[in-house]
Amino acid sequence: MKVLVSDSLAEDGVKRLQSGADVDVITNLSPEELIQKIPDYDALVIRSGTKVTADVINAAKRLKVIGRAGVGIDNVDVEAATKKGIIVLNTPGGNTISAAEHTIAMMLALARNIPQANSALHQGEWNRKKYTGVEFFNKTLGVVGLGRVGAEVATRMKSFGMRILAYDPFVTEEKAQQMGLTLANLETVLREGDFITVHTPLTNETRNLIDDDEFKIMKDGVRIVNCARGGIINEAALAKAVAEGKVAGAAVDVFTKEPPTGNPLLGQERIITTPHLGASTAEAQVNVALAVADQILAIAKGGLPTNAINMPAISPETLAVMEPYMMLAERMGSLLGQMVGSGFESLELIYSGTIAEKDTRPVTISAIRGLLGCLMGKDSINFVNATTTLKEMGVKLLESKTESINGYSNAITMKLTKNGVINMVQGTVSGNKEKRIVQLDLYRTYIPTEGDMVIAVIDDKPNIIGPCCVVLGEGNINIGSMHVGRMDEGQPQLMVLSVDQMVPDDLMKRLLQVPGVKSAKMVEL
Ligand SMILES: NC(=O)c1ccc[n+]([C@@H]2O[C@H](COP(=O)([O-])OP(=O)(O)OC[C@H]3O[C@@H](n4cnc5c(N)ncnc54)[C@H](O)[C@@H]3O)[C@@H](O)[C@H]2O)c1
Ligand SMILES: O=C(O)[C@H](O)COP(=O)(O)O
Repeated sequence: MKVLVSDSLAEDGVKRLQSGADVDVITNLSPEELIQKIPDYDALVIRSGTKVTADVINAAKRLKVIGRAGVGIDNVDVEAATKKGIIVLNTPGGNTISAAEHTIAMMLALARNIPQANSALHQGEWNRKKYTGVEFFNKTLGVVGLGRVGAEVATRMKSFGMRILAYDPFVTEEKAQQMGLTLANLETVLREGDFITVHTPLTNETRNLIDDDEFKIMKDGVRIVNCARGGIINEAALAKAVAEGKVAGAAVDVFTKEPPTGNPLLGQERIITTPHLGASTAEAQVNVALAVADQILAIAKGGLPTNAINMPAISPETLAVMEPYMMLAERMGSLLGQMVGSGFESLELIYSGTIAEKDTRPVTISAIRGLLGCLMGKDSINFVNATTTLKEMGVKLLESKTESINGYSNAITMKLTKNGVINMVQGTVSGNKEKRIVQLDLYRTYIPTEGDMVIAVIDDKPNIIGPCCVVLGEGNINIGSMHVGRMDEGQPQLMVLSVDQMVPDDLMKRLLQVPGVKSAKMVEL
């Protein structure tokens, strides 16, 4: 695997990567330079400095993974990466403590005017009155976003004797209680906070979460901290609120454009700033660098990352249990795809028996991968883009689980609807992990889950199977196994012939001309 590291990464991480990959560290690339270089690489390792735009992603030829040494992936066009089947992963947790400590450092600096006083004193000014600060004790801290960093800030700030009010629509009352924190709605947090700190990701929902209207409902003299992402608090609105004295001061580590140029937050004495230093500690940098390197090396060895953004997180334990079902589902999807062809409108998966109790997400993705891979090329559909591609094709995906088992301890049933006609396949995994396809449409059957085969529907009459075998024999095609079954006497039969090699088109045409052969398809699983 060839890896490009395009932002500064701790040496330990670079060394770890070098233990299993060919690594180039080239920082400060311009967008054009990155576009020029990216076709040569299988993996790209970044921090917040590199913008991985759709143009970069589309210029990539063999890129399999974008690894973010850190948390925020707002500098990556994840949608474009997903469409191309590129894994985007990050390393949450590695820099949480550093980000929380930096937030608290900024809050202390803000409360006690430390940067301003320091700089004045260096310039010879001894002014104790001007830099009088405020205490945390008995004040209210409003925390917006109670995830990893928000929670660490909140719990630490309790020790200063602060009352904590937190807003996070995705955190349960129970979790807040466990942390000894009070949840409130955004308006209450903004109205009652003496200090307000934001810790959400930057999303379309959180962009400008705090704007002119939100400043209006805050207390006069409130202090604001943003060590999360530039843009969660509207920069112009914050600069104005500070200039007008509504906000007593602000501490900002992150900006909408970095490095910030012409930013309204720069140049006001009561706004203290740092150049995105939240994660810049020796410890955090080693943590995130090793975490990103390990995930990339796992992918290089054919494994799965632990923190992919655009595919379901599957533990190695789950993967070991689900692997036979995933393989079965992929083959079933491929079988249906080859039998039915493109143009289907919906795919339904029904999980029955013991598999219904398990996490079936990887199985569903495998089924889609098999279905689309046989039609669009196996290389173009992978674990990352399978579901998105199906959705983009306008195919409806339905999944359900049932306890009913119909003779098997577990079963996967796939139904593909094309022009209103439902085509169905069912498979099961036995106790010794043997995978079997046991039903195709209305026929109970036995279809091997790998190899080449001819699947034909024939009349329930004598002297059809023999001539079919003669046709194959004349083409020097060896039959490895045969399964014939019918629904009822006199009803058409399903004939599955495993063959040692692909049957050429001319021979398939001759098979279709055998009297009594209603359909015949060459399938490769
Ligand atoms: N300055 C730095 O160097 C630095 C370092 C680490 C993290 N960060 C940033 O800090 C932020 C938090 O990181 P984290 O690791 O705690 O992430 P996280 O995913 O653990 O936490 C984010 C929290 O925000 C909540 N949230 C999402 N949308 C929300 C909304 N509309 N309103 C309120 N809450 C909402 C989520 O429920 C979640 O609990 C991110 O933006 C991250 O990029 C910055
Ligand atoms: O999202 C993050 O992890 C932080 O903002 C740190 O960013 P950095 O790796 O560029 O310092």
